[in-house]
Amino acid sequence: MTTPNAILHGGYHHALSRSWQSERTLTKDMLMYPMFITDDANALEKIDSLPGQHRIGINKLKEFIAPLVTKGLRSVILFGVPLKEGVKDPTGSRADDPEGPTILAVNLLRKEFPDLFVACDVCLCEYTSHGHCGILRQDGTLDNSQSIKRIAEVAVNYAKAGAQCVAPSDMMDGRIRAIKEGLMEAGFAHKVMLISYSAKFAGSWYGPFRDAANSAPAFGDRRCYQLPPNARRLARRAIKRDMEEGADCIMVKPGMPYLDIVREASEIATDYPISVYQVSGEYSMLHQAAAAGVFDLKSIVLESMTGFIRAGATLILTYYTPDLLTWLDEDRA
Ligand SMILES: NCC(=O)CCC(=O)O
Ligand SMILES: [Zn+2]
Ligand SMILES: [Zn+2]
Repeated sequence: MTTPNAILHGGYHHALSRSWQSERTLTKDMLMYPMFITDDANALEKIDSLPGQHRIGINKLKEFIAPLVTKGLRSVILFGVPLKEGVKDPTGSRADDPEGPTILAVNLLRKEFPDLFVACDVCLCEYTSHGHCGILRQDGTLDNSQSIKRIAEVAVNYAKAGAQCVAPSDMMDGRIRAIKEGLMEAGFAHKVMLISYSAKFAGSWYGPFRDAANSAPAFGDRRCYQLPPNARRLARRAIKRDMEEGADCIMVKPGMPYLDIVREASEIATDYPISVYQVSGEYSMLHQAAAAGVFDLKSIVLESMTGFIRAGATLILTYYTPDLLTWLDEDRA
């Protein structure tokens, strides 16, 4: 015989009582839109591997983003994509070029959209000739101390250009401390948020991004600096380390296959905002499967967002942001 406390259905029979079962629900404020800014000023170029996403030139940025801001877009994260010949070199010296795509975009967005929160991804891989995320030694291994020095410099220059947030994705050791100290010395630490991609796992989920950002490594892979996919304990150590080094927010990436790590991060970094990056492979997979009739795109994307929030995320980076701004205005029965 069923005991009284075994009856759960009564608590979620109605749409409103179902809503009371969640700790939090998705709002537009929780979304950060990753955007690719190219050095071809007039480009508005479709990215084949990321259907619906574009590489955007500086001259097209304002008209591209204005309707999204009208729909409630609150924040973006910028990836510079140099496509011109001769920009890439072994040390990624053009990452913080004042005339490069990232800094020009920060300037423009801050001026034209004062209420938009502008974050910059900080990494060298888009700007290095070898495509790795740091500076290499002669033998092809990473020179960690040179790398973090350079990465901190780039982050500070993005902050000086007006970025309200810098998010290093390179996975070098000690980068959070180096950047935080750089921001302190430059007088920006009090107004620039430092999001650490603390638990960034190596693997196949970034495939479409590398095509979009033209940042595939010329040789080798990133397994010596990004985390091994099976490394739950290493992720815990990286999260704790980055908290100690001065991160303001902890990120987990990719998202859907690493929800356990999102939960873990929210339990380790209880007093921090927790962000999750639904990466390019996740975006494309859902898109293609929906196009093939496997499920309805809106339902599956909203369900994936619910999963992130349930796991403990407070900030979600997703290429679905423009769609979600529309969907959140529609009925959510
Ligand atoms: N730093 C950004 C990435 O490494 C990739 C993100 C994606 O695949 O969407
Ligand atoms: Zn990188
Ligand atoms: Zn990266």
